[in-house]
Amino acid sequence: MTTSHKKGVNPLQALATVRQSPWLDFIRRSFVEDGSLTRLVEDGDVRGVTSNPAIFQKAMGEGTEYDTQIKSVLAHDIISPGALYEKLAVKDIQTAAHILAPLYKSTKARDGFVSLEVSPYLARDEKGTAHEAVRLWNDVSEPNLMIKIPATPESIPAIRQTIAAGINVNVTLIFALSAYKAVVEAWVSGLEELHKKGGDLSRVASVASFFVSRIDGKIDAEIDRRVKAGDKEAEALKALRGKVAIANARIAYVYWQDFVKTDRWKKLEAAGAQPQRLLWASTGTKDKAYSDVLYVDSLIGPDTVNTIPPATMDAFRDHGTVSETLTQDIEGSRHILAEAERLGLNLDGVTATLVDEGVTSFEQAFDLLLGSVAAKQKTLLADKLTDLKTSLPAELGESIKKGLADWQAKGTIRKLWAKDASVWTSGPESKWLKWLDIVDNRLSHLSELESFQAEVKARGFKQVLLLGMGGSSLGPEVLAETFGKHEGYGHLYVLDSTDPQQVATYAGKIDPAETLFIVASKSGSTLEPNIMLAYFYDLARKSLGDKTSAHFVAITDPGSKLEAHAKKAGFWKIFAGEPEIGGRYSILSNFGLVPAAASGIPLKAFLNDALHGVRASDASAPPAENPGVTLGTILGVAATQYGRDKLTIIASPAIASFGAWMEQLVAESTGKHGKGIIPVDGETLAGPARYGKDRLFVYLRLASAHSHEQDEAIKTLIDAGQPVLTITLHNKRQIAQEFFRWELATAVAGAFLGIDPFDQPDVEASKIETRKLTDAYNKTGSLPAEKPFAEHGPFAFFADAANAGALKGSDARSILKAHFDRVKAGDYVGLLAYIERDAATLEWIQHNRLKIRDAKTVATAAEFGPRFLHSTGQAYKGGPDSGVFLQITADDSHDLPVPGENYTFGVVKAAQARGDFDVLAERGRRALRVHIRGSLKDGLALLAQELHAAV
Ligand SMILES: O=C(CO)[C@@H](O)[C@H](O)[C@H](O)[C@H](O)COP(=O)(O)O
Ligand SMILES: O=C[C@H](O)COP(=O)(O)O
Repeated sequence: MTTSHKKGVNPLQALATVRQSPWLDFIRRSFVEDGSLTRLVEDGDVRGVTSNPAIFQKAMGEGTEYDTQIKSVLAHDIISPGALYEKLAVKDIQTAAHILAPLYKSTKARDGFVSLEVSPYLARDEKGTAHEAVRLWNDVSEPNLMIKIPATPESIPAIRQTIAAGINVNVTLIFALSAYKAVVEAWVSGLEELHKKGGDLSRVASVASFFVSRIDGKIDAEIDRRVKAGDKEAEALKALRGKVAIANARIAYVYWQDFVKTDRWKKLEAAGAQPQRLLWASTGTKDKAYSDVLYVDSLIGPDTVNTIPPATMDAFRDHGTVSETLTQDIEGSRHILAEAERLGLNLDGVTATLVDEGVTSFEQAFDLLLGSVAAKQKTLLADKLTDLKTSLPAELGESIKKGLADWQAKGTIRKLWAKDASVWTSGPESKWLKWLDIVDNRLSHLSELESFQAEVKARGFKQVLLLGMGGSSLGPEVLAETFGKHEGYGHLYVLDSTDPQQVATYAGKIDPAETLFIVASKSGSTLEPNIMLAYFYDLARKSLGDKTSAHFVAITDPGSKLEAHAKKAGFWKIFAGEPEIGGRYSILSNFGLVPAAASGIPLKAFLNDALHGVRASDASAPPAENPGVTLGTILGVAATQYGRDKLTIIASPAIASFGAWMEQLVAESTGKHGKGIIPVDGETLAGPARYGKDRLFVYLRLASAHSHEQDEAIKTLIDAGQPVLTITLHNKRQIAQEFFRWELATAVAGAFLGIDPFDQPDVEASKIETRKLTDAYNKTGSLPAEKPFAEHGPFAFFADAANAGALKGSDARSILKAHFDRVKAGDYVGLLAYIERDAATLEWIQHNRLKIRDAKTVATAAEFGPRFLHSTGQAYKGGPDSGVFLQITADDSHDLPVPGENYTFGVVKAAQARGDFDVLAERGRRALRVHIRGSLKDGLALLAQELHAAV
């Protein structure tokens, strides 16, 4: 590193005699902390410091110099890579500012500055730049700071505003005289505005960083190319080699000299303003054929700065020549520029390209820098973060890398966080992105949720029963099943069914007099929660009388029917949902947090875990280091480019319920317009022979309670070349991180699929069909008649004409066989059972799906209605036409009335099954319904037998 070692006045120090200030184009932690910078400043070699993203990238991108600070930040803050970088940079800048402060004072705010650049990502964003300049100025809070702003056309107004705000500005990336003139105008008009406001002009310093060597780099290359090609002007061209950049800079200086003579400037000067000095940047020699001090020696002149990289500084100190070169032979410089023009070297084009390249190269340096910070952060956070390991076939791995590189090059993750709908279809997506901010939002309102939690505890409820569907129930179900019961709080039950047996079972699990009921519905108009509310309110009233409402809490979006009802009925509490968050993205909003509070989950710890997920996937985390973007890219690329669209979810037993939540998120978000990813949850693992080429496996492994059997089975799949993603959670609470990772990943996958991941166009279709049927029931007292196309034993088979036509058979087995013979490679089979979901039926459906998988080597889904209608049902109807469905309905052994309605729970469920089937059929899906008459147990046993024989 550069040091001052010569006795007497060295060339750097001698620059003072020509009123040029040498600044150092370099910074890093060890250099500002070990006394190196202090010595250079005290010796008079260095009178200022500049930094840029490339410089910080070199400083922070390797080694351990910053580790102590990083560790101490991470011990207290949950922070994004971008914010962490900024803390590190700000500390270096402040340390340098302190070292330079005496010089700043002694030169009366003329020298002794240190520059910090606004994010290069904002180079084309006027408002963002102006805002960031003020933010950095306040963060660093040192008078001898200069904020660096690039001279792009978009940033010029921001430069004016920043100067007008009284902030020192280093305008960077200036290559052309025309751009420099615009910079001077922005600076002067900024000062004039400040003056008008009565601001102190004397304190506002500015430099205009004119880049030098890069111009020769480009022009010389063009000269060499033409000479090599035998250009007839070869000699004239060669004469310009290594000359154009210096000539360009000298002419800029002439413009400055003229400007400071104008009345406009004189007025400001009289009011105390200091001139904006030209600063020569990019002054390291790149072409070894030239002197290593070419761009210092040749640009020495009064009232200028040269920011010099360390090696060039050492060289200049050693053998630089101090003489006023800047003002020499101006005519010669004009001639060089005229020659360049005559020879068609297109200086204007070159300088315009250099601005774009300059912005891009700082962006790339920043990408690298943030990538290194993110990687370091991940290493130091260790077990505090969940971890993704991939085992992918080489070709898929390469395509994923390309996908990530594309997101990086286009800055798509920043657009996503900026809620820019062009990431998807430029449709209404921007209105559905509040889940990005909800964790911060909820943390800032934590006291409201914590006092609710304390009140729930104080009231001593023995049970909590949540009534809701899909996005309003699947997340709470994960919380209930993952975290279990907490001391001092009631057991959390989640009911999401219209099956009368299932409703009765849940009614039997609770004592209404000791239960807190949570009715969760974003829209507040969903059929199921409304009739469940009617039922349980009626039930509770029997023991609670006029105190019933005090046991009811609603979570619903403001202005919903449910809100009005809850207000009218005097519910204990009403918690608001966030209208700009769709149901399946709502787990980290009140829809998850209210049941979490009611069941005693420590809220701050849970939200802090989620915040780790949010920060790790922040806009500042480059795609390859960004957990959400990485996962989403894998999902998107595997599905769209490799047909691996069956996302097969394996989870450690203790966190197994996560799959059902994720299933809704992925299926409902991506499955539409004939495209999509089909999640496959809960399929017990088998050997590689059971899987086709349409699978992508994701293994959610809870390190503290993993299953050796699952580990082994996964290893076998990896060895067989199946793509496997292993996500390690170090403790259960980290599902909060995974909630966010999967939300972001799904949104990212949606971008790859080219769909809007926030709508659900086909869910409504079956709701409409269901409504028609329940309305008909209300009018006539029965559902419209329907006729099976075949009846065999306890089974009645129903289908639309097209499906029925394809399913001829003389008995149940042959009908089922005809149906499943339609399954081909790459398809999936869905068993859709509208029966009570209990241990026995879960076992039944699981057993049978595995039989089908093993017989047909296809993915399978095992679903219960109407629950899946609010989840995977969207993809089954709207996604790829690769599903083969067997809908199972049955006579209800008992039915339950719905208070206030003519219809019963059984009628609703039957209408839902029929509505769903009608839409599947209308979409041309391969679907068959089997209705079991009489004993469900016997019917299921027989159906299993026939199914096994049929497949
Ligand atoms: O502060 C500035 C300019 O204001 C400098 O740090 C400037 O960014 C650097 O001199 C240049 O980026 C270096 O360019 P180069 O030598 O890589 O072409
Ligand atoms: O996923 C959402 C379900 O369709 C339920 O909707 P909801 O919360 O408006 O009742």
